[in-house]
Amino acid sequence: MAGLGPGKGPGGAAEPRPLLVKIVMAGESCVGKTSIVRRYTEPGSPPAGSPATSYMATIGIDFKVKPVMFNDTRVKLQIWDTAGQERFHTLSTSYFRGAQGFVLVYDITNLKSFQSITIWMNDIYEKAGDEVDVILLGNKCDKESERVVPKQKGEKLAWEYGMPFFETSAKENVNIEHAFSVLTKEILEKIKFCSFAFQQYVSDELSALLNSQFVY
Ligand SMILES: Nc1nc2c(ncn2[C@@H]2O[C@H](COP(=O)(O)OP(=O)(O)OP(=O)(O)O)[C@@H](O)[C@H]2O)c(=O)[nH]1
Repeated sequence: MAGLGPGKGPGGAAEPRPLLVKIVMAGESCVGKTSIVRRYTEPGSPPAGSPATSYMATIGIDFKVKPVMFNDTRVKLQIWDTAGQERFHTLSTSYFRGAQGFVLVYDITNLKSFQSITIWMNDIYEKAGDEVDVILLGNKCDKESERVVPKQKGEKLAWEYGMPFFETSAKENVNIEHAFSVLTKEILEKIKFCSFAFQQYVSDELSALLNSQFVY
């Protein structure tokens, strides 16, 4: 992929490697996870739900890479698309470990997919810890006439978990780019804060050590 390895900047100086961020898609089968990833990483592909596309369940696991720039930081998003089918559940959740962010998806026309969000959240906490960044997406908002999950219910659930929420349409490209950009921003802020806290800790420890040397 062009421009992702260590290269030369405009002035000939070596550019730092892009920051690798692992994001995992989660949610029931058929809610639109693959379509959202394709919409985001392959903008030219036929839209989900159009006659040119037919549903093919994800078998096992797949990932796509999306390079993005964020406030002068080069970021390489590695987006893992898991299979929502029950028979792949153990395999899918085994990829949750080490993820920095999750895109948790339900389908606004499928009540069961919304009701299972709590179960998915438990899986996320169990495998990736409860400090991880998660965003909740109510997908297929273009199908308003078939809606069974009111928007307020999605907002309330997201509020209870303290996570951002968007209704999206992979078919009509509603809120997809925005959702990923909000998640990336949250992850980067956390990384920045952690590295600051670590530096602070090292510097405090170092000062304490130096001070103790001068006691004599
Ligand atoms: N109308 C509409 N259809 C969508 C949208 N997103 C996905 N679809 C359709 O919903 C079906 C399932 O989409 P997928 O993206 O394969 O769903 P998935 O969550 O990846 O499913 P699994 O791989 O089984 O976990 C396909 O027929 C898509 O074309 C959307 O925003 N609007």
